[in-house]
Amino acid sequence: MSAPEVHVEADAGSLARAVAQRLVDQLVTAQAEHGAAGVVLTGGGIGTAVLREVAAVSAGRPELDWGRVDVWWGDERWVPAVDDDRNEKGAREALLDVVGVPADRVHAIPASDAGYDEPEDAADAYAAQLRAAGGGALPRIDVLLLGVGGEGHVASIFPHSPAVTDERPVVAVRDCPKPPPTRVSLGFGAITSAEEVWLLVSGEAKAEAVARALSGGETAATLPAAGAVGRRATRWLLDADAAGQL
Ligand SMILES: O=C(O)[C@H](O)[C@@H](O)[C@H](O)[C@H](O)COP(=O)(O)O
Repeated sequence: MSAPEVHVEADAGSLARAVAQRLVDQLVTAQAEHGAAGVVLTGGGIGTAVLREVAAVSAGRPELDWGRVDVWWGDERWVPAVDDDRNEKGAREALLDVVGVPADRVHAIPASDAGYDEPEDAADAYAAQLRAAGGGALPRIDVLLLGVGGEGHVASIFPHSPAVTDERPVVAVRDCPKPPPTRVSLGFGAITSAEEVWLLVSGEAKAEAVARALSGGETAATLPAAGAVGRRATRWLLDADAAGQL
């Protein structure tokens, strides 16, 4: 487990650009060291803004081979594939279809119309997909991106919800306070297996959650963002408003 590092940019735009540069660098390094790179994407405003910037940055970085990047998701909304609420849809429009990530490298969490009756079945299927990619264990994830909610949720793990103690790598989540209410999410076992966890946070509404998460006084159950740590690095990438109570 790694101690958190904090990096602050002036505003949301410069944060998205800085994260995009850093992510492209990291994926290039991972490909040089391991042949392929693995990244977990997040939904949410700043997460999607980062993906748009990654598309722009990567246009000038031909050494990043998108044919050797495995793309996973930290969470997904249990809605049909064409629904605008799908994190996959936003990521495809912002980045994946722009840079042309091959279909067999894009590992989307199943949509509600993908053939699974319940989100629990989709969660089990996604866990099986992860294990297959990792040869029985979880695959190597170089960078796992997370947004943070004002009450401290990450992915679709909300404070005091059953997901905070669920040891399965992927869980179904019901009755989420943030709509839509039904989701599929990585659990902490999968999140903390990543080499690096990057928490992307923008805006004053998140400042208290950021300060509490970094205070050392919270647990994953009370403030899930406090439990989101990477093996090698945990980076809090903030704009000035989100860092306002540090
Ligand atoms: O799909 C989702 O809803 C998320 O993955 C969620 O965890 C999100 O990242 C945060 O709620 C932050 O979202 P914002 O940046 O839009 O506030």
